[in-house]
Amino acid sequence: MDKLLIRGGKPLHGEIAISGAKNAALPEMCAALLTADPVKLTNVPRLRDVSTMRKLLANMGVAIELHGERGGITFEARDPVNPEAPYELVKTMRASVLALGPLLARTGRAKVSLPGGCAIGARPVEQHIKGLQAMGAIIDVEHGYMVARLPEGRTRLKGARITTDMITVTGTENFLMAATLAEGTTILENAAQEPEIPDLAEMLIKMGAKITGHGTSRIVIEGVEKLHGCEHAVVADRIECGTFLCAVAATGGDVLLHNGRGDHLDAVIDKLCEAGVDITREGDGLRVRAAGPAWNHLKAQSFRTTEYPGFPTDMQAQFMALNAISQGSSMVTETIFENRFMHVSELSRLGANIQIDGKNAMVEGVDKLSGATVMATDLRASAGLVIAGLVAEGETTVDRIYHLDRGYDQMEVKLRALGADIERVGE
Ligand SMILES: CC(=O)N[C@H]1[C@@H](OP(=O)(O)OP(=O)(O)OC[C@H]2O[C@@H](n3ccc(=O)[nH]c3=O)[C@H](O)[C@@H]2O)O[C@H](CO)[C@@H](O)[C@@H]1O
Ligand SMILES: C=C(OP(=O)(O)O)C(=O)O
Repeated sequence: MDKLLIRGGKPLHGEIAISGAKNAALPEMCAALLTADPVKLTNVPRLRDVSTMRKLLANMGVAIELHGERGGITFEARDPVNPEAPYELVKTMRASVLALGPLLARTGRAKVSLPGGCAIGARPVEQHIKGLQAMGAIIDVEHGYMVARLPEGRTRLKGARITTDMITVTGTENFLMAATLAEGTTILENAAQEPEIPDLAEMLIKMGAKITGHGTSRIVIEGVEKLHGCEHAVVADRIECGTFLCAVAATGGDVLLHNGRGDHLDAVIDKLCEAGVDITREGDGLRVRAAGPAWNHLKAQSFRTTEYPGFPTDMQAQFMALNAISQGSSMVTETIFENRFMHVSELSRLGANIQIDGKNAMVEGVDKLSGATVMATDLRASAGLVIAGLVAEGETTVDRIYHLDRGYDQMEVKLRALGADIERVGE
């Protein structure tokens, strides 16, 4: 199992490129199931989740060709598509549930393993099931699988008005993809507005789908009989960008993040600027400057995670690591996932002063962390621990970085290019 060894205390300087977004690439790979034509994605990040999704699609019979240039991958889902997502693959990546909508729309059948919970929460998928049932699917949960089909005599899902009980990102994506090939109009109320959703919608429109309202809470989809192939560049990863902004804020330095989309990160950038970090648009990205380690000059910021355009839950751990070494106290409130404070006990092992009370974490800034061995528990917790390790005195070992590899494209290579003393070691 790989680990990261970090010798903290180095400021970050230079420039790197932000990769394509995991949370856009995964649904967009599934969208290739909606047509028998070739679909080419570019700017696909090199991630473990992308490899898992490739395996999942290959298992369905999708032909996949890697181009090597600019993260290009072509998918060709020729008939017959095997509409099954087995537990062995789904258990390592919850986003496998994104195959459910496209499989049903394309083949009228799907057998997708229930994803189950993960370290950050129970993460049920009953809204996905409820919405697809409203579109005419018959879905039974049997032996840990969602087994879905269309009623006798029907060949297409039917348009429906779907209002989910809560805002769900992958739920919205499942309905959006399913509705493109449904008969009639689908209206998604209470739709998620995360930038990965309009990016997926733009791709589907290139494939011939009729969609309006994407990027708002009401999306309208006019179903069409057939979709065709397209080429689409995956939008830049706002969470990777935010993670590097926090890393530079923590260590101090001056870094240009090519492809960084400040317009997708307003809530995080506002907090960083209030803390005292200097962030400006430059060329095709963002420049971030911070004068020395956070404890010298940054003011801790309270925040509350909410759906987009609010503060993203996927940035909570990284910003908490920054608060832990900024001046003053702050309160971090997690409203999306019920168990997303697993990094707190590990940050405490490095010397952070954080108390949890239900959904709130009270952070008292300290002016020093000291390196230790810590264990990554989930993807963004790992990123928070890396940020803490970059400023901690001495050596920090971050164990179980397979979590990090799920969602960061060569993070340690990019950090090393910026001057960090970080290396990957295997066992
Ligand atoms: C691959 C992907 O894009 N993952 C993102 C997606 O996850 P994901 O789409 O799984 O997260 P959701 O937006 O669905 O979850 C939001 C909340 O709704 C709950 N819920 C959701 C669906 C459902 O049927 N029932 C239910 O109770 C969840 O448990 C959670 O508490 O959005 C999350 C919230 O921004 C991000 O942290 C993840 O990075
Ligand atoms: C929680 C996350 O992802 P996933 O939904 O793929 O688990 C994340 O990206 O932080």
